[in-house]
Amino acid sequence: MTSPLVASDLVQTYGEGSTATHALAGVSLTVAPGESLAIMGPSGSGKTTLLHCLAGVISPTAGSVVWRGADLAALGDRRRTALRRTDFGFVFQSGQLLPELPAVENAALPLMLAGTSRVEATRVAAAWLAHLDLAGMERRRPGELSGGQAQRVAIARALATAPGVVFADEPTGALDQATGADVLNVLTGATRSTGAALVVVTHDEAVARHCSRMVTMRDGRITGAYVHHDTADQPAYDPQAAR
Ligand SMILES: Nc1ncnc2c1ncn2[C@@H]1O[C@H](COP(=O)(O)OP(=O)(O)OP(=O)(O)O)[C@@H](O)[C@H]1O
Repeated sequence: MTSPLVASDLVQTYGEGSTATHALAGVSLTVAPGESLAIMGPSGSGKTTLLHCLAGVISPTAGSVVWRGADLAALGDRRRTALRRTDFGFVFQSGQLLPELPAVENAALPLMLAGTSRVEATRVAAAWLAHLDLAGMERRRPGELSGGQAQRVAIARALATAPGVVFADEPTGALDQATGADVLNVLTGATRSTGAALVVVTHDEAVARHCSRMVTMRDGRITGAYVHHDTADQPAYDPQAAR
């Protein structure tokens, strides 16, 4: 990732009139190259909506998300879909792998959708699986993997296209604490090793502590921004003056 992802004044409104929900009520945020950003907040505060706007999954009612010089909303559906495949990776809570495909084919799928040959996509996917300690499990189907192993396959899949940003929505939400911590180490380590930025939506402060920065949300707005310090003599998070 060589340039930041810049969101300005994002507004997302669902519905109209008196029944409208203002899921985002003016959010501005920059995701810097190589950083890991946690988005925290209570249920319904707009975290997933923000993630979807940042990743071009939905186009905001107002405001812009600029990536590599392009406003995602102005790209049009086809170019935006193509860009999502090549530039962004996604990890969800669970259930994202295709149950009928072996692990290596699941991990290779985004590369093939982006136009890479099956042979090359399989080679890259197998290398990622090995890197994430899944060597020997390439032919297993998702139903034959533990929850933590399945999330590693999902991480391999997200990273196989060498994305600039990986988006993760509650990636450890379906795992026990120890497995979740392990998956998170894998996710932050893998993104750091490739230079990709990581944006994680989470309810879990332990997840946020793995990230270099955190923003908190309430009622569709950012209510706090914090940077993480690794040194033992400082609080885990310091309020950040500017976002
Ligand atoms: N497609 C939709 N149609 C209508 N309202 C929606 C839609 N998606 C989200 N909302 C509403 O927008 C608000 C923000 O939802 P969002 O899912 O972004 O919150 P969240 O912080 O991710 O919540 P959770 O932690 O429970 O997943 C909520 O009031 C939700 O009901």
